[in-house]
Amino acid sequence: MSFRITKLDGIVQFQITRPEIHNAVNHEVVDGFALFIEQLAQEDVQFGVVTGEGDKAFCSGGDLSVFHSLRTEQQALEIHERMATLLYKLATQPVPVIALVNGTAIGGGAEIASACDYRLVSQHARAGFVQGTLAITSGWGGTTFLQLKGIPYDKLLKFTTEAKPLPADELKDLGWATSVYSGDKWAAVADFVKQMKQLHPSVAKSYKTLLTTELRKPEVYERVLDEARMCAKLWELDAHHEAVDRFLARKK
Ligand SMILES: C[C@@H](C(=O)O)C(=O)SCCNC(=O)CCNC(=O)[C@H](O)C(C)(C)COP(=O)(O)OP(=O)(O)OC[C@H]1O[C@@H](n2cnc3c(N)ncnc32)[C@H](O)[C@@H]1OP(=O)(O)O
Repeated sequence: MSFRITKLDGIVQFQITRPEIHNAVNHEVVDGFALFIEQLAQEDVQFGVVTGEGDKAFCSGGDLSVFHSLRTEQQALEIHERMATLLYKLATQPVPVIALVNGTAIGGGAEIASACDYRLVSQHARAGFVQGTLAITSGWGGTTFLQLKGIPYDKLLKFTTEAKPLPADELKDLGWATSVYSGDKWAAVADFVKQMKQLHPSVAKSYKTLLTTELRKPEVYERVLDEARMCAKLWELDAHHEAVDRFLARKK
């Protein structure tokens, strides 16, 4: 199984369990993500947490060995639209979700974290929209989420266009990391939610609903789909396939 969902004391945790491949997203992880979002709707759920197994990686984005079989714009669009729609649902449903960025978060992994409400980032983690190194853009809505969550325009343009993972302190300066932790990751979550957990769950859900009013507008979902389409267009080009070939060849 490529993921694990557990529920404990009002917190639903979604963990990608592919540490040997830096928790890259395959089709099973996508299905797991859909299940996780369904589970957030249970009455007694107060928070969600997304993380990756192990201490090296949060998620390294799409599994290039799997998704490399998608050659055309239309084939790529299917997976991008599915993930973009799931992340849009995650961002707009009422339960606050914490990205527990326990290690590297790049490509689609950084997009998943960007769709969450909070990003608790390990001191040793790096995160970035590295899609540009593969001659594509973000395709799961991540850039749209970050702009609508208030990352300044010029900083966001540089962050996405440079395609370079940043260390935790720079992620904090950018406004991407909510806070930076060291030590045990679950202790960091417990500490982060401590005050909020003492209140009735409807408080956090109501504030999130209020603060996502703009995000829930139909034109924002349309823009997220535009981001998926933009990536799918570039995906089809030789420059992308050649870059992925180089990455996969590097493995041997
Ligand atoms: C869909 C799209 C989107 O945003 O819309 C995307 O996500 S594009 C995907 C964007 N993601 C990427 O470009 C990530 C590519 N991965 C990397 O740059 C690197 O692997 C790092 C994640 C920085 C880790 O480097 P490090 O030197 O520590 O380890 P490593 O490269 O030996 O990785 C360990 C093993 O995991 C594999 N591996 C890591 N990330 C992978 C990925 N995303 N897809 C497929 N395989 C991957 C490596 O090939 C290697 O396999 P072996 O042990 O067999 O040699």
